[in-house]
Amino acid sequence: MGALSPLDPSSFSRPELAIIRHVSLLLNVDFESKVLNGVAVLNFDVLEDVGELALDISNLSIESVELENGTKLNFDVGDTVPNFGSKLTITLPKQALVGEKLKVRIKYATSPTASALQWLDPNQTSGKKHPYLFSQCQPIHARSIIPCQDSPAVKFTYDAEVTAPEEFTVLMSALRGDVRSNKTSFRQPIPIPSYLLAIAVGVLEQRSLGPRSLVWSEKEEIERSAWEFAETEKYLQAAENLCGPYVWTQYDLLVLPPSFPYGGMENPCLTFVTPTLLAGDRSQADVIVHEIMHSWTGNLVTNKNFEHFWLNEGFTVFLERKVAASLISDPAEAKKSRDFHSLLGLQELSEAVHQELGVENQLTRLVVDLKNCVHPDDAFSTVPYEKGSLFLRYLEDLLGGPGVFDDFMRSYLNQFKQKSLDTDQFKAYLLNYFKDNEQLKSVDWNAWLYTSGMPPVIPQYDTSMTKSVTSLLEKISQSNVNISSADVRAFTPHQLIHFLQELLERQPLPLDTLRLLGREYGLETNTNSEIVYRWLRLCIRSRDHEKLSNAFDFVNHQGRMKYVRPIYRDLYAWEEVRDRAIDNFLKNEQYMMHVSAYTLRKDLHLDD
Ligand SMILES: CC/C=C\C/C=C\C[C@@H](O)/C=C/C=C/C=C\[C@@H](O)CCCC(=O)O
Ligand SMILES: [Zn+2]
Repeated sequence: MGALSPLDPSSFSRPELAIIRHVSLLLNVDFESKVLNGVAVLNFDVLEDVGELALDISNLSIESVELENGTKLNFDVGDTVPNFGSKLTITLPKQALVGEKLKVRIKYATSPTASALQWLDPNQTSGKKHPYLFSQCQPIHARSIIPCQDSPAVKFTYDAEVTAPEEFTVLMSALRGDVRSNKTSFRQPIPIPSYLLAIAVGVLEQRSLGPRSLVWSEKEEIERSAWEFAETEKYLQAAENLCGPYVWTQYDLLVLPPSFPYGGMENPCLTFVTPTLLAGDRSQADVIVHEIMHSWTGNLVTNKNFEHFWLNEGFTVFLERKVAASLISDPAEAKKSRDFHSLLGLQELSEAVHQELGVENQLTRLVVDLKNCVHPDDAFSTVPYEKGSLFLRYLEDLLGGPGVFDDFMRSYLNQFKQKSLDTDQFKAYLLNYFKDNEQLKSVDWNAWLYTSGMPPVIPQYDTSMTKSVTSLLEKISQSNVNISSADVRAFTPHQLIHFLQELLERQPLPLDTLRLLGREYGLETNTNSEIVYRWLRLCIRSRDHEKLSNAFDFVNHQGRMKYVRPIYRDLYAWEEVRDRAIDNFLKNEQYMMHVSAYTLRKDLHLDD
C-alpha cells in the first residue's frame, strides 16, 4: 500500500514530518453533478526537514497545488489502493526546515461516488421536492471530500465557507456563522481529527431544545424530533457534572434521512442521528447521551489510530451508562439501571463474539491489528464498545469504585484533552495514577488487551432488573404454558429488548409459539426499531415465510447498519430465501450509503 505512516496503518500521510494545524475550506455544493468543488488551504507546522508532503486522497480530481505566494507545486497521485484511496505527494520548491510554517492551497473536486457522501434524490427525502447531501467521514472517508492527513493522530482547527442553492440550509461540525448570498460560514476553534469533519445540506427546519441546542430536520420530522430530544440540556448538564465543562459551545442535533447508516455520529457541535431514534417514547435517549459523552471521549481525547478505537468507544459507553444512571434520583435504582444496561451490552458482546466474529477472531481483541490493509469499516463491531466499557468497569470495581475512578477519569480527560493517544499511553497513565494501589498488580493486561474472545473477568452485575425477564424465559421454555399479554405488561422497552435478545441466543422457537408471542406481547405492532429489528430476526430464524415481506420492508426503509446487517446475514443463512435477499439488496444498493453497500456486499458474499 505504498509508504505508510508509522503512526497509522490506514493512512499514507506523514504527520510526524509536517503536521496540519488548520484548514480553510471553500466548498461549492453542486447537486446537479453531485460534486463538491473545493479549495482547501492546509496550514502545516514543519516538524522535520522535508522536501515533500504526503496526503490522503480518495477519488478526488486535483486541479492545482500552490503555495500561499502563488508558486505552483508539482504533485503526483499514487496508485489507487482499493478502499484506501491514493497518496498525493506534493513536491516543495526547496527543503522546508523544522520550525517553518507552510500554507498549501489545493483546488480540487470530489467524485459523485465519494465514499464519505450520500447525495439523495428528492424521492429519497421526506419532502420529496429537494435533494439532500450528508457525509459520514469516520473512519477514513474524509479523504474523499478533502485532501488531508486522514488519521486521528492529526488534529486541526478549521473554517469554511460553503455555497449552496438559496433554499438550502448548510450545516457542518462547527459553529455556524453568517449566511450571506448563498454562502454559509463556519468555524471550529477546537482541533479535531479529520473523521469529525461533517457536512449536511438540505431544506431543513429547526427547533430550540435549550440554551445551547437546536434540533434540525426536514419539516416532516421536526415536531417529533423536538419532542423526542427535548431532554438534551438535562443530559448535557449531567455529563458536565461528571466530566467537567462542555467546551464545544453549541450542541445541536440533526435528524437525517433514513439511509443514515449509524444510530448517531458525534460530529462536534452537531450530532448526526438516524430517524429510527424517533420511537415516540424517548426510550432511545441512551444514543443521545452516548453522542454527548463523545464530546469528551473521542472528540477531545482521541484514539491515535483505529487500532485503538476502544479508547473512543469503550470510554464513551462507560461514561454514557454512568451519566444515564445519574439521571435517576434514587442511588440504589440508579445502580440497578446502570448494571441492567451493562448486562444488555454483555448480551450484545456475547452475540458478536460467539455468533458474528468467532472467539478466535483477532477483531474480538480490544487492540486490533489493522496492518496489511485491514479496512477499519471491516473491523467495526460492538466489541470495542462493550468489551472496552466492561474493561473500565472491571478497573473501577478493582481500584476502589466510582468515587475513586471518577476522579481518575477527570484527570485522564484533563491530561489528554485535545490530544490523540494509544492504549500504551492510557495504560502508563493509569499505572502511574494508581501506583500505590496494590490491586493493580492483579490486572492481566495481555488477556484484556491482546487476547481474543470474551473478557477474562465479568463483573458481578446487579440482576434485579433482569429477574422478571429470566423468569419469563424459563416459563416459555416449558411446554403447555399459558402465554398472555400480562407476562410483559410491566416490562420497560429495554426489558422487552433484553427478552428478545436472549431469545436470539437460543434455538429458534417453534413457529406457533413465536406467533403467539408476537400477538400477545404486541411485538407485531410495536414500532420501536430496537424491538422491531429483534422481532424480525426471530421470525427469520423460525423460518416464518409470512414475515419476509415485513423484513424486506424494514431493511428497505431505513439504513441503520446495526439493524440491516444482522437481518441480511440471517436471511442469507436461510438457504431457501438467500437469492431473494440478494435480489432485494441489489435492487436497493443504489439507495444506500457507501459504507452500507460495502459491508452488506461482504455479508452477502457478493465479492468473494
Ligand atoms: C476495532 C475496530 C476498529 C476500527 C473501527 C473504526 C471505525 C469503524 C467505522 O466503521 C465507523 C464507525 C462509526 C460509528 C458511528 C457511530 C456508532 O457509534 C454507531 C453504533 C451503532 C448504532 O447505534 O447504529
Ligand atoms: Zn460512539
